[in-house]
Amino acid sequence: MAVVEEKISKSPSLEDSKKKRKRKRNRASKAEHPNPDNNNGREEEKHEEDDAQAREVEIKDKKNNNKKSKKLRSEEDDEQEERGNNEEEEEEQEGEKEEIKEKMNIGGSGIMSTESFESLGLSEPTIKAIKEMGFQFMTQIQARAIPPLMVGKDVLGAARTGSGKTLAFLVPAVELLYNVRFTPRNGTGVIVICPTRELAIQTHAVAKDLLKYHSQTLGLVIGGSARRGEAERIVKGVNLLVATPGRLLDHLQNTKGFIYKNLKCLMIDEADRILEANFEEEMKQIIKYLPKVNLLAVYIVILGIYMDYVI
Ligand SMILES: Nc1ncnc2c1ncn2[C@@H]1O[C@H](COP(=O)(O)OP(=O)(O)OP(=O)(O)O)[C@@H](O)[C@H]1O
Repeated sequence: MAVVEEKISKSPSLEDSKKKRKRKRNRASKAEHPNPDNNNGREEEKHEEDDAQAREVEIKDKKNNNKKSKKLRSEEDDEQEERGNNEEEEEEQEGEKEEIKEKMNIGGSGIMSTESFESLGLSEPTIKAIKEMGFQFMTQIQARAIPPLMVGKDVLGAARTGSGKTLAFLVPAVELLYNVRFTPRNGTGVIVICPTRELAIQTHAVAKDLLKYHSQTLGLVIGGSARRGEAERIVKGVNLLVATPGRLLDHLQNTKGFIYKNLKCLMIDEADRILEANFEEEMKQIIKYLPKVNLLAVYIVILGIYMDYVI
């Protein structure tokens, strides 16, 4: 750009000095070889006219060149601004890419996998709900646990807290209910047991989102909430039941009309905490009540472990 500016500012003065030198040479030669019928006065006038014209041209040229250089400078400023904006956008995009890469740091401390939910061949209502939840790629525990559960294999999953275990068992659970066309009349097809009320409430909320476009029914039974209301819902037919151990056992023992003979799948979330919380006896009794399920998913939480795994 400096070159362009230089060319523009130098070109008029080069031409002017040429013109001036030519005029000087003419004057000198005329002085040396005076014309016999020379009219000195007219020549001088002409030179003065020429000079005035040259000055006018010079001013015009300067103005034009100023305009040109201003235009060029503003075009250049625009280009620079555009380049600056593009650079900012590129930097932003790079930052976003880095963030995704960081999150997807497989084998490192990242929890994401490169497998998408789309690749699982899930039902339309499930995939629609997952998209609405804003998820595209699975976490590592999801990528490892969902495919075997979908083909009916039992799974023991171990993962850190916050690694996406909830969907790792809810997605296969919902798909199972959908594929066997569970209706309220069939009673309960999947039970998810959680060690605490809070965890059960959270799990129920995720299940609600996941079942948004399905016709299958959902229920929650937890210690401390109205037992009678829960029993009424159970009797109406809850296909996917989220429960804490004590209250579940209570309903198994006391709620008439609780259909659990069609149970297909039992999910135990944070099994290690269930045992820690002295639910061992309740769990033994629950297992006695329930029919032998085709599918069992047990999840345990391992703190401080760097790799999530499924056995
Ligand atoms: N595939 C995914 N992509 C992005 N975020 C996800 C994905 N799956 C789950 N999450 C989000 O990650 C967070 C943790 O998920 P979740 O609660 O299932 O983990 P968790 O292992 O059960 O944790 P906790 O032990 O605390 O219950 C949630 O906010 C959830 O919405």
